[in-house]
Amino acid sequence: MDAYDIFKKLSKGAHFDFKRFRNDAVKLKMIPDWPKPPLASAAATSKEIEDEGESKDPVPSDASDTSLSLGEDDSGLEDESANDLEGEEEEREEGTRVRLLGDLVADDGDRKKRKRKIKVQGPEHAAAMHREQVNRLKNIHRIHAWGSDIPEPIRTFEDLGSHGIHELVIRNITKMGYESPTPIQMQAIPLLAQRRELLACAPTGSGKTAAFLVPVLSHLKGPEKRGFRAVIVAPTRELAGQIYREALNLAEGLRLKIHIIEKISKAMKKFGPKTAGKYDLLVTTPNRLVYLLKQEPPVLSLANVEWLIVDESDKLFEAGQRGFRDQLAVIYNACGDSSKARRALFSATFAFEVQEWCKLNLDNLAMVSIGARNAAVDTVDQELVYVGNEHGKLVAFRDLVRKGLTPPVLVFVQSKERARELFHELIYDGINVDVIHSDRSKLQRDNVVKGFRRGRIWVLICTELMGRGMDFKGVNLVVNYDFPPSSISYIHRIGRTGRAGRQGKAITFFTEEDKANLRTIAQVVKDSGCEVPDYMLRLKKPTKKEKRSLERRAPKREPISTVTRYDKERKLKRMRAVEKSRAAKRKKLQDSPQAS
Ligand SMILES: Nc1ncnc2c1ncn2[C@@H]1O[C@H](COP(=O)(O)OP(=O)(O)OP(=O)(O)O)[C@@H](O)[C@H]1O
Repeated sequence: MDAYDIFKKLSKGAHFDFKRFRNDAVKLKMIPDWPKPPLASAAATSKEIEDEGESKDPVPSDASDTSLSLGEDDSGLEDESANDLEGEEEEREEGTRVRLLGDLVADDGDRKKRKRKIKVQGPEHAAAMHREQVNRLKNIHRIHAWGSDIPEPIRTFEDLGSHGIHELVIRNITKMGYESPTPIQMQAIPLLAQRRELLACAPTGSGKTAAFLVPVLSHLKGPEKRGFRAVIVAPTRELAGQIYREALNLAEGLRLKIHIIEKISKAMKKFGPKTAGKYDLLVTTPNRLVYLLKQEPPVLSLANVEWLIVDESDKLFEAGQRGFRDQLAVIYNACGDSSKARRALFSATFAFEVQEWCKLNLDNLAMVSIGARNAAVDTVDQELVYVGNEHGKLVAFRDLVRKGLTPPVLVFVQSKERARELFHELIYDGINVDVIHSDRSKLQRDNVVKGFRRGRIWVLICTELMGRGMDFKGVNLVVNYDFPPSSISYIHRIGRTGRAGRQGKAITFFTEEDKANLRTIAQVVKDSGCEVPDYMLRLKKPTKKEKRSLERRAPKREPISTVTRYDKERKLKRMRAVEKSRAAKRKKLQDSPQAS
């Protein structure tokens, strides 16, 4: 009998505080030992842990109309998660009673009886017990999986060996400081290790990148001369760069040739026919890859591709992203023998269209979802702030600065123009600020990302370009200076903070112009456990048409700056002069005979 069974029997009816007594729970093997601090999605489960044993319905918030229906009813696939737990609970209770009596009563006669009863229980009972443990694990981590023959989630990285994961990859995971798998890694890695096609959704900052890199790198094993065998597609070059770096870390020692397409001209030379196919894994944005594929003759071949991974998959299917979808089709068709190429799509948010596409195009599809669909990560303290008008935003932002911002801070605006405007406004305030958007050169973008990562830039103003996937360690605050165009965009933007189990804060400004989407986003905030005023939830629901039009075109706004450049420069000069004279006064005071 395991300690947990005894504990459960003895404490029947009592409430166990898993948050306070986490260490005891780990010792009793009621929950696995999580990295400290636990990752976002693990942290998100604390409420669940208290309700441990209860099956959770995976169909959650009404965060967005674009959300995917992953309920058993319409997925068309069987949910292999813990929803059959209740029936088994009774079965287990029965078995437990027999075993507890046997274990707790110590006289010889009873011991004989116990032996006999255990024998009677047989392998079926053991299998049921095991199934129940797996279900409990899935419930605790809110792992929902659909499809046939879903393998059990792994509990620790040591389990990876039995799933055929290369020992060097396991060693690299440890070297990177990852102690325990996150929920998406627990379930997605065994699935991909079995070469299953997959659609996966897990919260922002919950380790999806390693969830696909670990099995793919392990499968590639070592270098070959057959051209690319795996391709990872991401919507922005910044995100592709980030995935590329993580791939290099996880593949250390495997001698794999991992590439990223930076410049088309360089790629034309690098991947030409003379290179004898000495490359294994490619990370790229779709447009660069399609350009190379469409050359006559094509610059590179995907004929030997065994893995096609699409990160931020729902982005590729977003309204107005028809181009992306076509590009994906070109890549997909270039992947040669489709029985060989396995595909997996990952994102923090689901879209119905993606699910439909997967059901139609993928073979023996498995779907995994961690926690509620289209929900904001609950490690972020979220606030919606009414600022009246555009001028009010500047006042509110300066107020935040005056009260003291803890960098690094990300500030989202709706367009490049507004990013430029806000930058010119704040730079004269003497804030250590920079800006990134698609009109800046590649070199400028790279330098800004580096500067922000290294702490040289404290406040980074950005557009939607930085909204998805970017993993800047320790972002303390996200400010939505302009209201996000949809709840999906909101979830990704605020997901730049509160990553990997850390705490974060998000402040979202809104004005009258933003009323249409306010209710939807307020609901997301509320669902993740933060407070919102009741009136917001009672606002009229936007129609689908309104939502779609907001996603396509952000509301027109007054320019951010009302002061001319000339006036700003004068103000800056004045500030510098005042600072200089203050410094001079201080020096004079220090040098005076009284001071010594
Ligand atoms: N098992 C683990 N233990 C600890 N940290 C981890 C683990 N797996 C990944 N991480 C770290 O968690 C952070 C977030 O991971 P990642 O960028 O893969 O998140 P994501 O789920 O792809 O997020 P997004 O949806 O925003 O793209 C990274 O800094 C990564 O190094």
